[in-house]
Amino acid sequence: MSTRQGTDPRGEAADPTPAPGAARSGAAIEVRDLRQRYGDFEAVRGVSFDVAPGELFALLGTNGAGKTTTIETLEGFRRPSGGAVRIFGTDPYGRPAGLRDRMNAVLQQSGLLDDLTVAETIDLARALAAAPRGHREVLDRVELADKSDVAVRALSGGQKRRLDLGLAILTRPEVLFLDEPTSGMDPEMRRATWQVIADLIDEGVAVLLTTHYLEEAERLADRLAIMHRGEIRVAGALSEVLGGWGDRIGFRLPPSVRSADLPSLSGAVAAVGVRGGEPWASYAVTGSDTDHRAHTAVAELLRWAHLHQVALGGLEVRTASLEDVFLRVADGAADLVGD
Ligand SMILES: Nc1ncnc2c1ncn2[C@@H]1O[C@H](COP(=O)(O)OP(=O)(O)OP(=O)(O)O)[C@@H](O)[C@H]1O
Repeated sequence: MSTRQGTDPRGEAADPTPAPGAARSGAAIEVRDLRQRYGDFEAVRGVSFDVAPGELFALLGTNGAGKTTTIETLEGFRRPSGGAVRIFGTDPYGRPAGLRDRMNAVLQQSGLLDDLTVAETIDLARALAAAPRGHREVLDRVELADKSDVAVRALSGGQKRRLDLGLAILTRPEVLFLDEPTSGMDPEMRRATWQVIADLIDEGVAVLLTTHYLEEAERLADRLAIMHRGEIRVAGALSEVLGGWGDRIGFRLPPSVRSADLPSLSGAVAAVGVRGGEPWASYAVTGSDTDHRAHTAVAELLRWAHLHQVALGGLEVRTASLEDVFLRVADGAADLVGD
Protein backbone atom coordinates (compact mmCIF):
# COMPACT_ATOMS: atom_id res chain seq x y z
CA MET A 1 0.00 0.00 0.00
CA SER A 2 1.20 3.52 -0.69
CA THR A 3 1.77 6.13 1.97
CA ARG A 4 1.18 9.86 1.89
CA GLN A 5 4.74 10.73 2.92
CA GLY A 6 6.51 13.26 0.73
CA THR A 7 10.15 14.14 0.24
CA ASP A 8 12.23 14.04 3.40
CA PRO A 9 14.08 17.38 3.75
CA ARG A 10 16.75 15.42 5.57
CA GLY A 11 17.22 13.19 2.50
CA GLU A 12 17.32 10.01 4.56
CA ALA A 13 15.03 7.23 5.68
CA ALA A 14 14.03 7.03 9.34
CA ASP A 15 16.40 4.80 11.28
CA PRO A 16 15.11 1.48 12.50
CA THR A 17 14.74 1.88 16.25
CA PRO A 18 15.17 -0.88 18.82
CA ALA A 19 12.31 0.08 21.10
CA PRO A 20 9.64 2.77 21.09
CA GLY A 21 10.70 5.73 23.23
CA ALA A 22 14.27 4.43 23.62
CA ALA A 23 17.27 6.36 22.29
CA ARG A 24 19.90 4.57 20.24
CA SER A 25 22.90 5.45 22.42
CA GLY A 26 24.39 8.25 24.56
CA ALA A 27 21.23 10.25 25.19
CA ALA A 28 21.50 14.04 25.28
CA ILE A 29 18.00 14.33 26.79
CA GLU A 30 16.63 11.75 29.24
CA VAL A 31 13.13 11.81 30.69
CA ARG A 32 12.24 9.08 33.19
CA ASP A 33 8.72 8.68 34.54
CA LEU A 34 8.31 12.47 34.67
CA ARG A 35 5.40 13.80 36.69
CA GLN A 36 4.47 17.44 36.97
CA ARG A 37 1.71 18.93 39.10
CA TYR A 38 0.06 22.33 39.18
CA GLY A 39 -1.56 22.26 42.62
CA ASP A 40 -3.93 19.29 42.63
CA PHE A 41 -3.83 18.89 38.87
CA GLU A 42 -1.31 16.44 37.45
CA ALA A 43 -0.42 17.83 33.99
CA VAL A 44 2.30 15.25 33.20
CA ARG A 45 1.72 11.66 34.38
CA GLY A 46 4.75 9.41 34.06
CA VAL A 47 6.36 10.36 30.75
CA SER A 48 9.60 8.68 29.58
CA PHE A 49 11.71 9.17 26.45
CA ASP A 50 15.30 9.87 25.34
CA VAL A 51 16.78 12.00 22.57
CA ALA A 52 20.28 11.27 21.21
CA PRO A 53 22.67 13.82 19.65
CA GLY A 54 21.80 14.28 15.97
CA GLU A 55 18.23 13.09 16.54
CA LEU A 56 14.89 14.87 16.42
CA PHE A 57 12.17 13.62 18.74
CA ALA A 58 8.71 15.07 18.11
CA LEU A 59 6.34 15.40 21.03
CA LEU A 60 2.86 15.64 19.56
CA GLY A 61 -0.41 15.78 21.37
CA THR A 62 -3.78 17.28 21.97
CA ASN A 63 -4.12 20.77 23.43
CA GLY A 64 -3.19 20.77 27.09
CA ALA A 65 -1.56 17.31 26.84
CA GLY A 66 1.53 18.47 28.78
CA LYS A 67 4.08 19.10 26.02
CA THR A 68 5.08 22.63 27.03
CA THR A 69 5.20 21.61 30.69
CA THR A 70 7.62 18.81 29.74
CA ILE A 71 9.81 21.20 27.76
CA GLU A 72 9.82 23.80 30.55
CA THR A 73 10.95 21.09 32.97
CA LEU A 74 13.76 20.02 30.64
CA GLU A 75 14.84 23.62 30.28
CA GLY A 76 15.28 23.77 34.04
CA PHE A 77 12.43 26.19 34.79
CA ARG A 78 10.41 23.63 36.79
CA ARG A 79 11.46 20.99 39.31
CA PRO A 80 9.78 17.64 38.53
CA SER A 81 6.99 16.63 40.93
CA GLY A 82 8.12 13.05 40.31
CA GLY A 83 10.59 11.09 38.20
CA ALA A 84 13.73 12.66 36.75
CA VAL A 85 15.04 14.57 33.74
CA ARG A 86 18.68 14.88 32.66
CA ILE A 87 20.51 16.87 29.96
CA PHE A 88 23.89 15.28 29.24
CA GLY A 89 23.51 13.44 32.53
CA THR A 90 22.96 16.63 34.58
CA ASP A 91 19.79 17.76 36.36
CA PRO A 92 18.77 20.94 34.50
CA TYR A 93 16.71 22.42 37.37
CA GLY A 94 17.87 25.97 38.08
CA ARG A 95 19.74 26.06 34.76
CA PRO A 96 23.30 25.36 36.04
CA ALA A 97 25.99 27.34 34.20
CA GLY A 98 27.59 24.26 32.64
CA LEU A 99 24.32 23.35 30.93
CA ARG A 100 22.91 26.78 30.16
CA ASP A 101 25.41 27.34 27.36
CA ARG A 102 24.76 23.92 25.82
CA MET A 103 21.00 24.27 25.31
CA ASN A 104 18.63 26.81 23.82
CA ALA A 105 14.98 27.06 22.85
CA VAL A 106 12.35 28.57 20.62
CA LEU A 107 9.43 29.00 23.00
CA GLN A 108 5.78 29.70 22.25
CA GLN A 109 6.10 33.14 23.82
CA SER A 110 8.73 35.17 22.00
CA GLY A 111 10.95 37.45 24.09
CA LEU A 112 11.86 39.86 21.28
CA LEU A 113 12.17 43.60 21.94
CA ASP A 114 9.87 45.50 19.56
CA ASP A 115 11.99 48.66 19.28
CA LEU A 116 15.21 46.97 18.16
CA THR A 117 15.96 46.21 14.53
CA VAL A 118 16.70 42.66 13.43
CA ALA A 119 20.43 43.50 13.25
CA GLU A 120 20.43 45.10 16.72
CA THR A 121 18.57 42.08 18.14
CA ILE A 122 21.22 39.73 16.79
CA ASP A 123 24.09 41.96 17.96
CA LEU A 124 22.63 42.08 21.48
CA ALA A 125 22.29 38.29 21.62
CA ARG A 126 25.82 37.85 20.25
CA ALA A 127 27.20 40.16 22.94
CA LEU A 128 25.69 37.91 25.61
CA ALA A 129 26.78 34.57 24.09
CA ALA A 130 30.06 32.80 24.85
CA ALA A 131 30.97 31.69 21.31
CA PRO A 132 28.26 33.03 19.00
CA ARG A 133 27.79 32.26 15.34
CA GLY A 134 28.61 35.17 13.03
CA HIS A 135 26.05 37.94 12.52
CA ARG A 136 25.79 37.31 8.78
CA GLU A 137 25.62 33.52 9.18
CA VAL A 138 22.61 33.82 11.48
CA LEU A 139 20.81 36.23 9.14
CA ASP A 140 21.49 33.98 6.16
CA ARG A 141 20.42 30.78 7.89
CA VAL A 142 17.02 32.17 8.79
CA GLU A 143 16.75 34.21 5.58
CA LEU A 144 16.31 37.58 7.25
CA ALA A 145 19.26 39.42 5.66
CA ASP A 146 16.90 41.69 3.71
CA LYS A 147 15.11 42.61 6.97
CA SER A 148 18.29 43.55 8.81
CA ASP A 149 17.29 47.21 9.34
CA VAL A 150 13.61 46.53 10.00
CA ALA A 151 12.27 47.00 13.53
CA VAL A 152 11.02 43.81 15.22
CA ARG A 153 7.55 45.36 15.58
CA ALA A 154 7.29 45.61 11.78
CA LEU A 155 8.08 41.93 11.15
CA SER A 156 5.31 39.49 10.26
CA GLY A 157 4.43 36.73 12.74
CA GLY A 158 6.32 34.17 10.68
CA GLN A 159 9.39 36.44 10.40
CA LYS A 160 9.43 36.88 14.18
CA ARG A 161 9.44 33.07 14.54
CA ARG A 162 12.40 32.95 12.14
CA LEU A 163 14.22 35.57 14.23
CA ASP A 164 13.45 33.52 17.36
CA LEU A 165 15.05 30.53 15.65
CA GLY A 166 18.04 32.65 14.62
CA LEU A 167 18.60 33.70 18.24
CA ALA A 168 18.30 30.08 19.38
CA ILE A 169 20.91 28.75 16.96
CA LEU A 170 23.21 31.75 17.49
CA THR A 171 24.59 30.21 20.69
CA ARG A 172 25.51 26.93 18.92
CA PRO A 173 23.35 24.78 21.25
CA GLU A 174 23.89 21.02 21.45
CA VAL A 175 20.32 20.58 22.68
CA LEU A 176 17.52 22.61 21.12
CA PHE A 177 13.90 22.76 22.29
CA LEU A 178 11.47 23.89 19.62
CA ASP A 179 7.96 24.59 20.93
CA GLU A 180 5.76 25.05 17.85
CA PRO A 181 8.56 26.83 15.94
CA THR A 182 6.68 27.24 12.64
CA SER A 183 3.34 28.52 13.93
CA GLY A 184 2.19 31.49 11.86
CA MET A 185 4.46 30.64 8.92
CA ASP A 186 3.21 30.25 5.36
CA PRO A 187 3.96 26.88 3.70
CA GLU A 188 7.06 28.16 1.89
CA MET A 189 8.61 29.69 5.01
CA ARG A 190 7.72 26.53 6.95
CA ARG A 191 9.58 24.35 4.46
CA ALA A 192 12.62 26.64 4.55
CA THR A 193 12.56 26.42 8.35
CA TRP A 194 12.42 22.61 8.18
CA GLN A 195 15.64 22.75 6.18
CA VAL A 196 17.30 24.92 8.86
CA ILE A 197 16.23 22.37 11.48
CA ALA A 198 17.36 19.43 9.33
CA ASP A 199 20.81 21.05 8.96
CA LEU A 200 21.09 21.41 12.75
CA ILE A 201 20.28 17.73 13.24
CA ASP A 202 22.91 16.82 10.63
CA GLU A 203 25.38 18.89 12.66
CA GLY A 204 24.66 16.67 15.69
CA VAL A 205 22.17 18.81 17.65
CA ALA A 206 19.61 16.89 19.73
CA VAL A 207 16.22 18.46 18.99
CA LEU A 208 12.97 18.12 20.94
CA LEU A 209 10.12 19.48 18.81
CA THR A 210 6.48 20.08 19.64
CA THR A 211 4.15 20.87 16.79
CA HIS A 212 0.52 20.70 15.76
CA TYR A 213 1.60 20.29 12.12
CA LEU A 214 1.69 16.52 11.72
CA GLU A 215 3.46 16.82 8.37
CA GLU A 216 6.28 18.62 10.21
CA ALA A 217 6.79 15.58 12.43
CA GLU A 218 6.49 13.20 9.47
CA ARG A 219 9.22 15.11 7.61
CA LEU A 220 11.66 15.75 10.46
CA ALA A 221 11.26 13.25 13.29
CA ASP A 222 13.45 10.20 13.82
CA ARG A 223 11.00 9.15 16.51
CA LEU A 224 7.85 10.68 17.90
CA ALA A 225 5.36 10.36 20.71
CA ILE A 226 1.72 11.36 20.90
CA MET A 227 0.61 12.66 24.31
CA HIS A 228 -2.91 12.89 25.62
CA ARG A 229 -3.92 14.09 29.10
CA GLY A 230 -0.39 13.97 30.47
CA GLU A 231 0.56 10.51 29.15
CA ILE A 232 2.38 9.18 26.12
CA ARG A 233 -0.18 7.01 24.33
CA VAL A 234 1.84 6.06 21.24
CA ALA A 235 5.61 6.25 20.63
CA GLY A 236 8.25 5.04 18.21
CA ALA A 237 9.64 5.66 14.74
CA LEU A 238 6.97 6.82 12.27
CA SER A 239 6.88 3.38 10.61
CA GLU A 240 6.35 1.72 14.03
CA VAL A 241 3.67 4.20 15.02
CA LEU A 242 1.78 3.67 11.76
CA GLY A 243 2.52 -0.07 11.58
CA GLY A 244 -0.12 -1.18 14.06
CA TRP A 245 -2.88 0.90 12.48
CA GLY A 246 -3.29 -1.01 9.25
CA ASP A 247 -4.79 0.16 5.96
CA ARG A 248 -7.80 2.25 5.08
CA ILE A 249 -10.26 1.72 2.22
CA GLY A 250 -12.54 4.68 1.61
CA PHE A 251 -15.05 6.06 -0.91
CA ARG A 252 -17.87 8.60 -1.19
CA LEU A 253 -21.12 7.07 -0.06
CA PRO A 254 -23.67 7.61 -2.88
CA PRO A 255 -27.07 9.00 -1.78
CA SER A 256 -28.73 5.75 -2.95
CA VAL A 257 -26.73 3.68 -0.42
CA ARG A 258 -27.60 3.74 3.28
CA SER A 259 -24.86 2.92 5.75
CA ALA A 260 -26.81 -0.24 6.72
CA ASP A 261 -26.49 -1.39 3.09
CA LEU A 262 -22.70 -1.38 3.14
CA PRO A 263 -21.26 -4.88 2.72
CA SER A 264 -19.26 -6.54 5.48
CA LEU A 265 -15.78 -7.16 4.13
CA SER A 266 -13.65 -9.90 5.66
CA GLY A 267 -11.37 -8.59 8.38
CA ALA A 268 -12.39 -4.93 7.89
CA VAL A 269 -14.33 -2.64 10.20
CA ALA A 270 -16.70 -0.17 8.51
CA ALA A 271 -17.45 3.39 9.60
CA VAL A 272 -19.33 6.25 7.99
CA GLY A 273 -18.20 9.84 8.41
CA VAL A 274 -18.08 13.06 6.44
CA ARG A 275 -15.36 14.27 4.12
CA GLY A 276 -15.54 17.45 2.04
CA GLY A 277 -19.14 17.88 3.22
CA GLU A 278 -20.23 14.50 1.79
CA PRO A 279 -20.87 11.13 3.44
CA TRP A 280 -17.69 9.03 3.35
CA ALA A 281 -17.52 5.29 3.90
CA SER A 282 -14.31 3.89 5.28
CA TYR A 283 -13.06 0.45 6.23
CA ALA A 284 -10.10 -0.12 8.58
CA VAL A 285 -8.05 -3.27 8.03
CA THR A 286 -5.81 -3.95 11.04
CA GLY A 287 -3.92 -6.82 12.61
CA SER A 288 -1.55 -9.34 11.02
CA ASP A 289 -1.02 -9.76 7.26
CA THR A 290 -2.75 -6.44 6.61
CA ASP A 291 -1.69 -6.18 2.96
CA HIS A 292 -3.22 -9.52 2.00
CA ARG A 293 -6.43 -8.86 3.92
CA ALA A 294 -6.76 -5.36 2.44
CA HIS A 295 -6.46 -6.81 -1.07
CA THR A 296 -9.15 -9.38 -0.27
CA ALA A 297 -11.42 -6.68 1.18
CA VAL A 298 -10.98 -4.45 -1.90
CA ALA A 299 -11.80 -7.37 -4.22
CA GLU A 300 -14.98 -8.09 -2.21
CA LEU A 301 -15.93 -4.41 -2.28
CA LEU A 302 -15.49 -4.17 -6.07
CA ARG A 303 -17.60 -7.31 -6.57
CA TRP A 304 -20.34 -5.84 -4.37
CA ALA A 305 -20.21 -2.48 -6.20
CA HIS A 306 -20.43 -4.20 -9.59
CA LEU A 307 -23.34 -6.41 -8.49
CA HIS A 308 -25.33 -3.50 -7.05
CA GLN A 309 -24.29 -0.95 -9.70
CA VAL A 310 -22.79 1.36 -7.05
CA ALA A 311 -20.20 3.96 -8.14
CA LEU A 312 -17.31 4.10 -5.63
CA GLY A 313 -16.45 7.80 -6.04
CA GLY A 314 -13.00 8.85 -4.83
CA LEU A 315 -12.08 5.24 -4.00
CA GLU A 316 -8.79 5.15 -2.10
CA VAL A 317 -6.74 2.44 -0.44
CA ARG A 318 -3.93 3.70 1.77
CA THR A 319 -1.79 3.07 4.80
CA ALA A 320 -3.00 4.69 8.02
CA SER A 321 -1.64 8.24 8.35
CA LEU A 322 -0.26 10.01 11.39
CA GLU A 323 -3.48 12.04 11.37
CA ASP A 324 -5.53 8.80 11.68
CA VAL A 325 -3.44 7.75 14.67
CA PHE A 326 -3.56 11.22 16.23
CA LEU A 327 -7.33 11.42 15.94
CA ARG A 328 -7.73 7.97 17.53
CA VAL A 329 -5.44 9.07 20.39
CA ALA A 330 -7.49 12.24 20.82
CA ASP A 331 -10.59 10.02 21.00
CA GLY A 332 -8.90 8.11 23.80
CA ALA A 333 -8.96 4.98 21.61
CA ALA A 334 -5.22 4.28 21.38
CA ASP A 335 -3.54 1.87 23.76
CA LEU A 336 -0.38 2.87 25.56
CA VAL A 337 2.64 1.86 23.45
CA GLY A 338 6.30 2.05 24.44
CA ASP A 339 7.76 2.81 27.80
N1 LIG B 1 1.08 27.48 35.28
C1 LIG B 1 0.05 26.63 35.24
N2 LIG B 1 -0.83 26.53 36.23
C2 LIG B 1 -1.87 25.66 36.22
N3 LIG B 1 -2.12 24.81 35.17
C3 LIG B 1 -1.27 24.87 34.13
C4 LIG B 1 -0.15 25.78 34.11
N4 LIG B 1 0.50 25.60 32.93
C5 LIG B 1 -0.18 24.63 32.27
N5 LIG B 1 -1.24 24.20 32.99
C6 LIG B 1 -2.19 23.15 32.59
O1 LIG B 1 -1.44 21.95 32.40
C7 LIG B 1 -1.93 21.24 31.28
C8 LIG B 1 -0.79 21.03 30.29
O2 LIG B 1 -0.45 22.28 29.71
P1 LIG B 1 0.69 22.41 28.61
O3 LIG B 1 0.81 23.88 28.27
O4 LIG B 1 1.91 21.72 29.09
O5 LIG B 1 0.05 21.60 27.40
P2 LIG B 1 0.48 21.54 25.87
O6 LIG B 1 0.48 20.10 25.52
O7 LIG B 1 1.74 22.29 25.63
O8 LIG B 1 -0.76 22.25 25.18
P3 LIG B 1 -0.88 23.11 23.80
O9 LIG B 1 -0.70 22.13 22.69
O10 LIG B 1 -2.30 23.59 23.89
O11 LIG B 1 0.14 24.20 23.83
C9 LIG B 1 -3.10 22.05 30.73
O12 LIG B 1 -4.29 21.51 31.24
C10 LIG B 1 -2.85 23.45 31.26
O13 LIG B 1 -4.07 24.14 31.43
